Amino acid sequence: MSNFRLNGRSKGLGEVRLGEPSTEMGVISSAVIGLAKIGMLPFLVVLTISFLLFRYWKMRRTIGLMEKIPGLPGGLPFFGNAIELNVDHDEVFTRIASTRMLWGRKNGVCKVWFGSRPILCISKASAVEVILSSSKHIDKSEEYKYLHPWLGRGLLTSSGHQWHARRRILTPSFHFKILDHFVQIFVEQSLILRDKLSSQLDEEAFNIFPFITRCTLDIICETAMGRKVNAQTCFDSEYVQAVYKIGSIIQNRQSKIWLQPEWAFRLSSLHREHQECLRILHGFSTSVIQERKTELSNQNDLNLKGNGSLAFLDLLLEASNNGKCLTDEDIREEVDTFMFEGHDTTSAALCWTLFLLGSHPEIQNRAYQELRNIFGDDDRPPNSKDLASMKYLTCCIKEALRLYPSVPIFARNLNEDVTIAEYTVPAGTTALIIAYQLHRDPEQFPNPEMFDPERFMERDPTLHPYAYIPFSAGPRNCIGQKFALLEEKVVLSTILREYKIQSVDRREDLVLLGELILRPKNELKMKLQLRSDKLPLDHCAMKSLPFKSSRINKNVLKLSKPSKRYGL
Ligand code: HEM
Repeated sequence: MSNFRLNGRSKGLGEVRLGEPSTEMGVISSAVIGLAKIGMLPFLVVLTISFLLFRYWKMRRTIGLMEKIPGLPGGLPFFGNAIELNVDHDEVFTRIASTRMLWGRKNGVCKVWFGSRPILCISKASAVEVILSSSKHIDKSEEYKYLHPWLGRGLLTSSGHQWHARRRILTPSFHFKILDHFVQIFVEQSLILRDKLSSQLDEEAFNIFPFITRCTLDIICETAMGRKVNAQTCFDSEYVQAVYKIGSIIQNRQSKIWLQPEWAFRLSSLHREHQECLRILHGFSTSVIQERKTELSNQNDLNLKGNGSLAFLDLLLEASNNGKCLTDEDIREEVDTFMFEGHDTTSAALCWTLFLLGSHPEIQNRAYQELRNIFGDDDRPPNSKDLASMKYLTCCIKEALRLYPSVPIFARNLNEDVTIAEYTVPAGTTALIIAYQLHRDPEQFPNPEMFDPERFMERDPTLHPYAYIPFSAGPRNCIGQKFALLEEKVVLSTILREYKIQSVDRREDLVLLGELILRPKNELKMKLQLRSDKLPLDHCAMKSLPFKSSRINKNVLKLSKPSKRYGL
């Protein structure tokens, strides 16, 4: 998942209060004053200048090669484009995307200097292919290191041989036969969500994001660890709060230059909160692993079909071969990685799909018609066959991921020189793949801003294989993509079968934040109506019908207790 953030004058993320920058700056300035008093300052100045000149001398080849690539002008020695990119938190993403659009149009690449680090922004399928198809450029960039304290060297953050070994062990856990076992969990949690959403029927408009995020968090906890955290019903779970908080701290660290050096971070008040989150998160996953190990040692083997308690954790324990292939700590890292990578991404994807469906009633209606044709008047939950039949809904999900990829930017560290178009990009450069921009290439997607699920109905032989990459591509693509698509279909179909949704905000009015995931700066407001007037079964499934409005029927609401209707 993208962890790339550029330095900006961020205003923080709301929930987590930052340690005042003045605290850290105060410590630094008292140290400098102390040194000045004992006459060390001139010495330090000479030392710093010598160090910078030495660095410049070492980088002369890189600078020479990068000079040939078009890019953001105005860079200063050692500061790079820090001044041009030092914009407000909510403008950083737009600034990067527009930089890419303004420079290097022909080949779809342009350069930016991030301090003394060269960055190559890429948004052309042919250039993306060079990086993502290669088995050499699989190492993640600097920005991922802030995830290490929580995720260790799990699949997302590891590199080289360790990544290869882990990927080989983990791939079978995402086999479609295994994923089928998770559908029941998706259904149960979707029904809780449907119930929770019913409280919003009378509301003028409400923010859909927190509802969906709590649902995806419940789903990932149960599928990854086999434990319920009840985020949807019990908001103050210590574990859930810690997941939110640590994500926020990591984002703050990535976006604030003074929090990036380890020593400075340790001096800030955020560090204490960060350590407290780690204590809770690691404590929880470690105890779940120990409990599960004890349970399993009392059974002879894993019972995949038996009691419904199957989780990724069980599969990892089996793959661990009693600690020979994976230690307990390795397992914890992977479980934590799934927790991190598996809920925010899916939540954003679901919210954006709902938003687009709510803005295009005719497309929503067509998706609903498809569901009517699959389920008729039957209120049964979806099974694997039903999910496979949701062709049009799948196209809606794919098209939403094109316009709003949950991971809008991801980054690789180039371990060796690479040739892109007519340029030699030097080793040590960060390749920044801007999926958000790539997905808007008019040569690949005519009329790119239009929400048109039809694009994905037929396989387009002219589409470049690297033109559409919401799950990344090549050897380091998303291991959870099938899981995510199944989950999305269950959640969306449950909502659409019950409610007619309407988006309140206009697309052009939304301010996008390209943080760890792509989200709107403000709320994503929606209105719901109960589908009390179910449309007649239409055998011409794919025919558009006009969007009909319906009155809210409160009596139907009373009868629609999900647990009874679905026998749960
Ligand atoms: C719509 C939902 C999702 C989207 C859009 C998405 C997207 C991505 C992307 C773009 C990457 C590459 C990130 C990078 O190179 O930095 C990635 C990697 C990864 N994703 Fe997902 N993801 C989603 C859901 C999930 C889920 C549900 C899981 C787990 C259950 C998951 C697990 C992972 C892991 C472990 C990696 C690292 C793979 C590796 O490096 O080998 N993802 N995802």
